[in-house]
Amino acid sequence: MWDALSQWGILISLARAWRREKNAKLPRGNWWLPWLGESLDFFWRSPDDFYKTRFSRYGSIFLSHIFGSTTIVTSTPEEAKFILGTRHKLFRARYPTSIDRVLNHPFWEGDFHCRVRKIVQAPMMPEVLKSQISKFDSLATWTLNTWSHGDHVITHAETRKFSFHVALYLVCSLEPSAESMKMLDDYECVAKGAICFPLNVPGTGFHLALKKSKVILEALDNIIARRRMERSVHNDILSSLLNSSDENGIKLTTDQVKNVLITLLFAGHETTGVLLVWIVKYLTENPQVLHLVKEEQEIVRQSMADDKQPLAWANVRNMPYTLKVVQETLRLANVAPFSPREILEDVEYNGILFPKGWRVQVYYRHFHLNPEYYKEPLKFDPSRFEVPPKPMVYTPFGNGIRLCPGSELVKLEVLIFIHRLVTNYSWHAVGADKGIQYWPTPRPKGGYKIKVHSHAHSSFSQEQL
Ligand code: HEM
Repeated sequence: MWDALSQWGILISLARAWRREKNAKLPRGNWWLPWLGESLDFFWRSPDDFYKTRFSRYGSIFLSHIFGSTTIVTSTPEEAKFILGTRHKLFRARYPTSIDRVLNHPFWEGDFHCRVRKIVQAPMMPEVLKSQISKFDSLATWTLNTWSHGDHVITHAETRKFSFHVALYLVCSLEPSAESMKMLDDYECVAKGAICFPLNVPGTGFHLALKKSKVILEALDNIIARRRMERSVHNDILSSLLNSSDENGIKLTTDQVKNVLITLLFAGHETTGVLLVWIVKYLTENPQVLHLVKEEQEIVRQSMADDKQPLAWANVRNMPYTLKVVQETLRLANVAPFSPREILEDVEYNGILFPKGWRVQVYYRHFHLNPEYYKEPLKFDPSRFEVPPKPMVYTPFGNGIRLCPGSELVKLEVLIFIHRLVTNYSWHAVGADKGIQYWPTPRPKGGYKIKVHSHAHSSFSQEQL
């Protein structure tokens, strides 16, 4: 009923828009189908097939009805610049209902967004991150030290454990514990139900995700309460949030702080954990690249006075080839393949009408895999980053006012993890390639199982945690 009304609302706004913008036209595509629209096709085939079919049928921009909304999918860097940059005020960040609800409305808006962004960004600037290297290194070692020679390991389970604890430390100075591992398990259910049909009845993934999201919010409540009672000073995002006040001296409420924390911990570990799985997979499948990475990391290891010491900033700066591996993986794997927006006013761009109330997706994956910008785009070739990519055609961290504040942190933690991994272990993949699991972030299905072999020398002591 509501859906039918909203379809009528859209038709009315469309008719108005047509009257005003006589020369602009809508992109081609299938958007008439009510309610489910093309969502079944989107979820049951694969998003890759879905997009590919439509780009070849309609060109670089098309119209669809997915995630419960009429959506324009754009795929050129020029459109990305227009939507995320120059005219960003005409578009509002808006995730599908399922993720919006399980993460308690993750997109911060207006003044609240500006205020929180400043707080969140500060500890993720390179000059501040420098002082955290030994901590991140100890977390990489803590993760890898549980691997024994000959073990079978599900890579994703390990990499998300690492990335979650890095985020947890940065956000609220918490060390690994039973409490943190429980929260990580709860986040797994949240992630599973984050992109799905939002049917809140027992037995659905969405229902479980909502339940677990509540559990996480309760745990965050306890963390905040403990922090308020403590006298010691912490230099982390939670303290900055609790101490910040606006120009009128008004502090953030506990609900606002919880809202920031639940999103930040999710954003801070989900994509990075998956990025690391792709890196391990691409290195396994490209032995010549792995060889160059090992060579570079061995030089770093030997340059350190003592194998048991944590890495320092100078060591991490000495990993240019490995950094290209990270950049190339971000391009090819596209762990955050699009940015979703809602159109706030009728807008015309390049003769195309973007009607108010509809959604738009800036689909980065299409230009990251476009032969016009990247020669042999499906080939894993870190050396392509010897020449910096043209502006706007490389945007794994988005663009504009919502550019990912965690991009420097990601590079740093991933380089540290790779160093400890390749200097302490060799591995090979176990079992056949099972393809890609697309939601909530594209990753190798099954988490990429490997068998590990440890090297003779060991990394620095876990007691330093
Ligand atoms: C491989 C790792 C990561 C990738 C590929 C990634 C990608 C992105 C992208 C594409 C956006 C823009 C979303 C949009 O425009 O709608 C974004 C936003 C964001 N990311 Fe990341 N991210 C990663 C890791 C992280 C980490 C480690 C953190 C924090 C610890 C983080 C925190 C955020 C936050 C808070 C936003 C929202 C910013 C805002 O609304 O102003 N991300 N990320």
